[in-house]
Amino acid sequence: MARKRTPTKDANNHNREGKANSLEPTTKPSSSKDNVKQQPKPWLKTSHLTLVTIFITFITGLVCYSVYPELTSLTSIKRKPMPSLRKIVDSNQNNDILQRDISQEGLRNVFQPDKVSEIVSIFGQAPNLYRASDEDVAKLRAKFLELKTRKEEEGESDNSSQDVKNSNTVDLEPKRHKSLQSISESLKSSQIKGDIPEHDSGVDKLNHGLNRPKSNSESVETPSSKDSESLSDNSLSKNQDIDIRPHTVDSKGTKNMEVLKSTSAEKKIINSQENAPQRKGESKKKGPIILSAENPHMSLDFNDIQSESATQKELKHPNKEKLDTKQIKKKEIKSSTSRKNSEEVLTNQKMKGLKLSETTKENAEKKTDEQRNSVKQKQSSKGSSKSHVGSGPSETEFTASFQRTFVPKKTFYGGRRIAPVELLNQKPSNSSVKVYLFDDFLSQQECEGLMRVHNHHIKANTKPPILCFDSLNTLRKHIRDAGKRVKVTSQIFTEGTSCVNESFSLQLQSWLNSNWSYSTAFYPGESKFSTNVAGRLQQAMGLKPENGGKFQITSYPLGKAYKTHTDCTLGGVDKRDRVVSVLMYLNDAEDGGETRFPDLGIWVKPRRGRAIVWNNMSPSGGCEPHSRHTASIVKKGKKYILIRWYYYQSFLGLGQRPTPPYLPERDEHQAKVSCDDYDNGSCRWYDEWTYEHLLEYPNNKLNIS
Ligand SMILES: O=C(O)CCC(=O)C(=O)O
Ligand SMILES: [Fe+2]
Repeated sequence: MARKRTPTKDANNHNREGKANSLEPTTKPSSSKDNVKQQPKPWLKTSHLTLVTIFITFITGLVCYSVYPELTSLTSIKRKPMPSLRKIVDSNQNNDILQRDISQEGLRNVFQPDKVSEIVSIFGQAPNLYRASDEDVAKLRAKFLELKTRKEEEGESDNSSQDVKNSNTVDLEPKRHKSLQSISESLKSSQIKGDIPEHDSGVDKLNHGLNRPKSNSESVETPSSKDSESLSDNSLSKNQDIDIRPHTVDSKGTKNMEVLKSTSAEKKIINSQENAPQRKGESKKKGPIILSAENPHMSLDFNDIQSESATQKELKHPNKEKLDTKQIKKKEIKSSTSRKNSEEVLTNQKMKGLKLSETTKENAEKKTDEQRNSVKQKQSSKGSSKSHVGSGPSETEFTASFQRTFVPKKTFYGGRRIAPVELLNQKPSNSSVKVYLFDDFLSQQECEGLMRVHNHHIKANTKPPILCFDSLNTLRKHIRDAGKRVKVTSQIFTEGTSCVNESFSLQLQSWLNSNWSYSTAFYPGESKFSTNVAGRLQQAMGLKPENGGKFQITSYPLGKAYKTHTDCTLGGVDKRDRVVSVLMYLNDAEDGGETRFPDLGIWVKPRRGRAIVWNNMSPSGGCEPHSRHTASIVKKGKKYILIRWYYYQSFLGLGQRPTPPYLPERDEHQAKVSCDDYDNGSCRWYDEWTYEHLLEYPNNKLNIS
């Protein structure tokens, strides 16, 4: 290194050494005096200089290549379509934290915990797959082959070979770690109680009917040719990221197990889009990667949010002077469009009919769908489009088309490079869901500010919340589990709602010990933060700011979770569907709290500032069942997240949902607690925000019509 920094001196040193060696090949060193006197032969000097120059060029080349591997176009290797462990980005090498985080945590994110230990047991140490050398890859491959061969020799009849330790078999399916047994069990129970049942006919049908994305849809939108900063390259070249595909190993051998190499994972990420349909009119671009040096990390002013949040009233009703409280309340009752709320709340008819056997959220969603469809039918039979508040395109006008909703790009902010990491499916499936991970997407200051604001909002809701249930059964289960022997009938619900009255809500609050997660929301344009983050997401993923909805902060106290669900509505196509979800972790949950995609075998650990982004839609524009995910139980500490959903079109143009939930009148400082399927994630407290709040927000800084 010293040589590199001071080439002149090094050259001199070389000359000196070279001369001493060539002239005096004995052990006796020549004195410096001798050296000064002795003149090097000119041919010797030239050759040494040439050598040094070659050396420096080589080193410079190496450095350049490792920093910007995409600049060097090496041998193309034909890409195989089947993805595997992960594709990962060559992120900022100078950032130790990012590197450490990616190599250690990222590994755990991608593999199930015991998969990591399996690999550790193969390598004898935690392999840094992020920067694994050819040798490491070869080692993994060789070991894998060895184990596989051994297994075959020992006879595959031994079913107990499931036990990795006993059989030394590399289990290709992700498994759960022992230490996470309790999570696993709880999740199992959530699977039974609250999850989409594995054999749920609707889901099943969709699962089986779901094929790999097809390419021929006329309605498919082609990526904009303007999208020049998107990374696109079909070639994979020598410097490697790893793509080992054990699940492609056939029963006879391992010839299908591939180790792919790439100049950078970003390329791979884009390459992975080759797995997506080749869209009509879409030309596969090849070309230079344009790195944007722009710094979107504008100064963030949390005082902005804080000062707003200091007066909850103002924050909740920014246009307060124009609306008197009663008006607002009325509107709230009629038009709250908090999606989860609306999906979880049954209508009056449902409550009265007490056809409560379908207790899953998905079923509730299906019901909501049915209602929606019947509304649609009514609308179309009348031949008119329903005019919702904020009237967007009418229901009948909407045709979902697969949109290139996100394009991962390199981003710079705060002088750092944030690179997307694609987390690959660990389970063979025909899922079209792609999950991308960004570390340090939010700064510490942002995370802390958001948590502060969130806590402040909760405290500002001085009145006890109103409790609502998706079914009478759910309410009964809660009462039973609280150890109370109280009989309740449907009469307990406030007329026309699925919520209980104020005094019983208070009673329940103490029985349930306020055992719920908390969600508060704010809307785009209401703080510098929302504008900044919307811009950052646009830059990082190409997400249109105007298509993003509210920003929802959720905190999970110890022991809380959120059941397996999809963010979109299964079984239909709706313009209000959440096309893309962006989940940002505001803190490190000390233990537990992982976001789990059961169909993909992907777990993501909460880490402060980390963001994950995934699509919920299949290429046909419908809700992709494989996008279902779970917030695992928080086993230690507390978990805070910020979530934002992106829609097909401008959020403001969507209009309110056709079937708004029926909610009782509530005070301004009164949140709603919504309990559905009985589970650890059964109840969630919502700081009530409505669609009107957004529309009435006077200075819509995003200026969306
Ligand atoms: O907390 C998580 O990990 C997931 C949350 C989530 O999926 C949601 O709020 O929709
Ligand atoms: Fe979700």
